[in-house]
Amino acid sequence: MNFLEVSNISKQQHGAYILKNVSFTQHQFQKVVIAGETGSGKSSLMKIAGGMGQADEGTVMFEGKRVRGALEVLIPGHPGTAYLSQHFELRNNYRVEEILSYANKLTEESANEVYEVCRISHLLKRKTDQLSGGEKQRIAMARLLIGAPRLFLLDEPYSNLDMIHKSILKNVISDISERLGITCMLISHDPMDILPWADQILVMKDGEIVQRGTPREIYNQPVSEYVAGLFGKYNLIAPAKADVLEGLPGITRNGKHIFIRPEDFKVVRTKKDAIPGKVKELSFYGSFLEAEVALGNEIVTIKTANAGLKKGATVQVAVDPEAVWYF
Ligand SMILES: Nc1ncnc2c1ncn2[C@@H]1O[C@H](COP(=O)(O)OP(=O)(O)OP(=O)(O)O)[C@@H](O)[C@H]1O
Repeated sequence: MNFLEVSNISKQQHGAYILKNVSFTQHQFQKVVIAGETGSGKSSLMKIAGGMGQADEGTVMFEGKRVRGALEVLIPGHPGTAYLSQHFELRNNYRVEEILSYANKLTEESANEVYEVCRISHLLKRKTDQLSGGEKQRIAMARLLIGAPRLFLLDEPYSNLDMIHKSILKNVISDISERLGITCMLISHDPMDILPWADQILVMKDGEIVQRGTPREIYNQPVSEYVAGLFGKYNLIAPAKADVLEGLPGITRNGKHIFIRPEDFKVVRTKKDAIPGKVKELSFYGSFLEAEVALGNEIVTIKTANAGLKKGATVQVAVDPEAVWYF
């Protein structure tokens, strides 16, 4: 029995498919991310998985039982799951502890652990209109977690947070899995939030899952330019232009596009197994430089920590053959 099993889900709105025959499974404690461009169907899929939405076709099984859709029940949402919307609301003019006490299904000790995990123990006496956006979000999370879900669905939890609150929330989400033992699934656009956290990524486009895999598979072996672009910068050399890489070992000319991430090109000292390139542009990003380098008449992006790089200089460029991918 799978923890969560989503099978052949389809849904239409105004005659157009927003989800088309989507299937996936999630094991208990597996961290799953749904990624994809705006409007690709991420929220619709997540809501259906938690019983907060209604599919036209297909089934969702959670812990071996069918999850009923939002239109089949009085109060939408499967009791074993909790869905944190992007547009969560907290009632105004209540103390945080009052709001939490209504939802609590836990012992006092366990509830206190949830408040600690959510970094809100110091906010319990405050009124809900005396909180920052990030604090409100963590209280909304705590309110769902004290309902004792086994699966927590987080819809774009990192949007609209500054670096400091994002970093607090990352620790909170990590503790929700590790200290509270709750399985999490989240939606995010940002590769920096997705790649270090996920065990499994589902990439959506136009209502379908176009690729699924581990962060390494999705980042290094994307099936298309769309997937490549969602997870960071990349170089894509068309088959007709593959000549510009002549002289680099390990490049296969197989009629496919050659895909190389900027950090997989190396600026090296030796001419052995390298080709010359001219630095056209340099951008400083703090911990690294990004160079636009002309290899013949093709410009490639190279990410390097080499602080000695100068605009206009000719450099030797190598590539890690293991990192080259084709599609
Ligand atoms: N209630 C609705 N009525 C009509 N169309 C809807 C409804 N909900 C979603 N859609 C449409 O379904 C498609 C998928 O929407 P969804 O919110 O699932 O995408 P998303 O990938 O989560 O987008 P975003 O990243 O912008 O939140 C979009 O084209 C959206 O306009």
